[in-house]
Amino acid sequence: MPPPLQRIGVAGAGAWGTALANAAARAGREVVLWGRDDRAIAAMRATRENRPYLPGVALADGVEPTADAEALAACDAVLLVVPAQASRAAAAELCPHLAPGTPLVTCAKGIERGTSLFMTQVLAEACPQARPAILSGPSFAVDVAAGLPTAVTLAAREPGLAEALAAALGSSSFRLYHSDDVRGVEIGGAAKNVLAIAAGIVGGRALGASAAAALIARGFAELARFGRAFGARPETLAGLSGLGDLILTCSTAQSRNYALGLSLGREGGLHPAGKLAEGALTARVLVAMAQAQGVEMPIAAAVEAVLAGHWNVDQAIGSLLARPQKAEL
Ligand SMILES: NC(=O)C1=CN([C@@H]2O[C@H](COP(=O)(O)OP(=O)(O)OC[C@H]3O[C@@H](n4cnc5c(N)ncnc54)[C@H](O)[C@@H]3O)[C@@H](O)[C@H]2O)C=CC1
Ligand SMILES: O=C(CO)COP(=O)(O)O
Repeated sequence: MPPPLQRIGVAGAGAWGTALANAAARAGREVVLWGRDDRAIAAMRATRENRPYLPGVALADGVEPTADAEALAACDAVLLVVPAQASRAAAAELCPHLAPGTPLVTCAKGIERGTSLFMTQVLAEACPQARPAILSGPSFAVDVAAGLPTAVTLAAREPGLAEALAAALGSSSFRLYHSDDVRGVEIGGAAKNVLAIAAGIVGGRALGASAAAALIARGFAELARFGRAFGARPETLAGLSGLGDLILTCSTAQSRNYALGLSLGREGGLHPAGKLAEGALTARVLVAMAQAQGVEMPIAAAVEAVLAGHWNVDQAIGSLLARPQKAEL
């Protein structure tokens, strides 16, 4: 039996990083929660709460907030929990502090703009001496931080690594299913955010529960087509990190992506400032990659056209409803 991964680093002290730190501590691990903002970390140490990101949720015992990246050197595995577009910079900055061969788990959901790379590909470039993995699935930070039951997927190509990470981080309230289909897991998380914006628009325009269900099903057809074209396994796309997360994020304004769509649908207005909506940052690169592979993604393309200001919401809805009727599969 390999020695357990006992000391876990969490790099990124926003909502999801804080929630994952709590989950790892509940699983019995010692946890270092690294954030780049000294003052925010000092406040967290004093109050045992991450007030700006997760107000009202106590940091679990065993979580040690720090602004010193050197504290990650002694960690057996590190979760990288920053936005997708910041992942390269953060991985490159932290890499010199990690012991060679440290498992580095991206927890971001997106595709890098400019390079069209998936998240583990970004890690491989930015920190080649780490062992890449990904954690993704239907899980709001506030639920995980509070210890409500959740289930997500942890994937790594290296044999045994995903199991070891799942064993270290999992508990009765935070269940981790392991997988070797890294590509499938990273595609599900990236694509569902774009589709959730469309679901929010449907809600904001009050198009009805039937339209909302159709949007999820047809959105899943797009996600699955894209996934197949880029080497994902269909079973992964239909699992927690694909369909599971799509259902969650398309169902409630708790999702920041859905909330963005809701506001676009209601007011035809623009992005509510301040909150991270990864789908808005991934839409263009996702659609460009789909077009380059000849993959049809009309819902994602409509979201992209609205965000880019090429269409208003009514034009986007009109274009989808005017598409010729065709075979479902
Ligand atoms: N909030 C949630 O419920 C969930 C979020 N995620 C994903 O996790 C990722 C992070 O999201 P959140 O934590 O919610 O965002 P957030 O906006 O709450 O926090 C982001 C954190 O990253 C830090 N950060 C940004 N750039 C950085 C850099 N270059 N170096 C170091 N730190 C940096 C920020 O200071 C902030 O503390 C996103 O890709 C999101 O899709 C995944 C599952 C659930
Ligand atoms: O990824 C998430 C839930 O699984 C969080 O969704 P939002 O980023 O849309 O809030």
